[in-house]
Amino acid sequence: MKLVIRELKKSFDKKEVLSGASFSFEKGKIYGLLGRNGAGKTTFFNCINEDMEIDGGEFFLEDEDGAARKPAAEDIGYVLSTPVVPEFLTGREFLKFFLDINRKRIQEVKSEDEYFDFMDIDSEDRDRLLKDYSHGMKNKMQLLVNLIADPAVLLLDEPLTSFDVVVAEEMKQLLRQIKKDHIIIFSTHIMELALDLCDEIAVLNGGVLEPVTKENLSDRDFKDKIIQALKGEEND
Ligand SMILES: Nc1ncnc2c1ncn2[C@@H]1O[C@H](COP(=O)(O)OP(=O)(O)OP(=O)(O)O)[C@@H](O)[C@H]1O
Repeated sequence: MKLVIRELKKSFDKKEVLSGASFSFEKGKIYGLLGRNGAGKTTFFNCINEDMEIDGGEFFLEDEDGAARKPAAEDIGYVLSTPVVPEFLTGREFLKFFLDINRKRIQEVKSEDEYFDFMDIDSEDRDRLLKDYSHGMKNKMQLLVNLIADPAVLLLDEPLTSFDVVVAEEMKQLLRQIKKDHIIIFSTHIMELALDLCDEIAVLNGGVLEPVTKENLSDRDFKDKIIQALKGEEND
């Protein structure tokens, strides 16, 4: 399966953020979405998740036979950089509610404590209100429900930045494990993370998406090539 983006456009008043972005994201790969501050990475995710109307272009899922369809809500999982969770529920209540309403589409429902164990959320925190969770813990809950829902496309907006080094390493492992069945697009400002985790890099600059391929380059030269693309300089 592929997520195909064609000539995507989005402006806010007179500011054109996406000016005809095209790209093809394939299943089985982790894509690093890199762009400078304000380049439009979150806007791009918001458009794909249909939180925002697009001004032009299209995007669709294409299966192995070339059949295309519009992504349904359950095809897309979106982990926001600033986690949004129902603060008035406890971690357990939130997880239980999520499992209840999605029971039909979850292949193999496990116990709540198994999920908490998997995300390394301490027993004493499981029945606390989400409003008292740290930023990283809220992010873990958001990532957890998205992993349970198992969508074809996972959009991850700076998800690992708030995790401590141990959890971040575990999450990287986990993303590598699940990538064969998913299209994963991962935005980050951390170059080392992009180089370490991502199979391909897409740079968003000037409203368009540009692939940066490693080919036979050394890590140092690849990094320089990405920085050139981020600055909008021509590669030679
Ligand atoms: N809802 C909105 N209304 C008006 N302008 C917006 C809106 N959302 C984003 N923008 C503008 O669009 C541009 C791109 O913002 P966006 O948040 O997508 O960038 P980003 O690449 O995610 O940035 P960063 O790396 O700093 O998080 C910015 O100039 C921003 O001010």
